[in-house]
Amino acid sequence: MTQLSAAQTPQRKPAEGNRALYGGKTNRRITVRDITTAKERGEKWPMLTAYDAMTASVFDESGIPVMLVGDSAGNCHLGYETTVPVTLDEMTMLSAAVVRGTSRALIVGDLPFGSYQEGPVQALRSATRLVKEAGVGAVKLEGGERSHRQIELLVESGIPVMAHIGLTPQSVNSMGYRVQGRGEEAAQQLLRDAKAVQDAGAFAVVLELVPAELAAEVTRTLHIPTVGIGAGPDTDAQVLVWTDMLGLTGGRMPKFVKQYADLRKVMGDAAKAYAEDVVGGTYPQDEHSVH
Ligand SMILES: Nc1nc(=O)c2c([nH]1)NC[C@@H]1CN(c3ccc(C(=O)N[C@@H](CCC(=O)O)C(=O)O)cc3)CN21
Ligand SMILES: CC(C)C(=O)C(=O)O
Ligand SMILES: [Mg+2]
Repeated sequence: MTQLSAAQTPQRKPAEGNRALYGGKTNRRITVRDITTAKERGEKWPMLTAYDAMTASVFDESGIPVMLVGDSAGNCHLGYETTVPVTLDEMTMLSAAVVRGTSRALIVGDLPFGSYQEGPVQALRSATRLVKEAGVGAVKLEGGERSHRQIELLVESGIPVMAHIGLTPQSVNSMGYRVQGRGEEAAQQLLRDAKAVQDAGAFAVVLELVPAELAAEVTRTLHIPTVGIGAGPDTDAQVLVWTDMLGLTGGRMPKFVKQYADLRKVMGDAAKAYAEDVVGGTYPQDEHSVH
């Protein structure tokens, strides 16, 4: 890993009044340009996944500036084991719902496995569907150096691209769900991947499950914003899967998840209370009835 140079580290402490994305007053939809200028201002920002219009509208009203229609919909919304089986048709339908449910957030649509690996032309055809049929403002795809030609053609064609390096879950069958970038050689590869996606024209890059020190170095090295998930506190932005952070997913959570609510318990308790009322004959009451 190249030497960390604290002297060159820009101060990235967002002050009050330096909150154009979260807490900003704009009623128009946030653009890719708003995102890139946030790094220049040293403003950190939150991203959440969303898979449906209702949930997306809650986050939009809460001021979440960027939403990712992640292919994590595969395991978090559609009942698959992994993200691998998710189709472009499914991503198009879910992305369209999230766009309809929001008015302010920038919506990023995840390109699913198999929709861009054949090459730049397939990537453009797939991304065009998400832009034209769903109305997303940007797309995301996995891979660093290996995806740079795809990123170049999309950007040339006017489609903003968020890249995604480190752990790339669509490659689970070859790489597993392991921390990436550990050790000198792997760290150098991650830095090459980060520079490759920036050079190809990506407006931002997700860093998934990489050591915090390496993510900090990538963040200092790039001029585009880094979006961390399991990448420590020093990335320009953070992303979490919404069902994880609200405690709905169930099962064992990755170490990087912070649970901000226990929706699984809230919803389960409510369902049981309703069932008890129906079985016990205490719902509906007269106030719920028409005469
Ligand atoms: N519910 C959910 N949350 C996610 O964050 C997520 C998905 N699904 N699906 C797509 C990818 C897959 N992701 C994953 C999947 C597994 C681990 C995991 O098992 N992590 C271990 C670390 C393993 C190691 O130390 O090498 C952990 O405990 O964090 C992490 C991210 C992140 N994404
Ligand atoms: C975890 C994020 C970055 C993602 O790609 C997804 O939710 O699909
Ligand atoms: Mg994804």
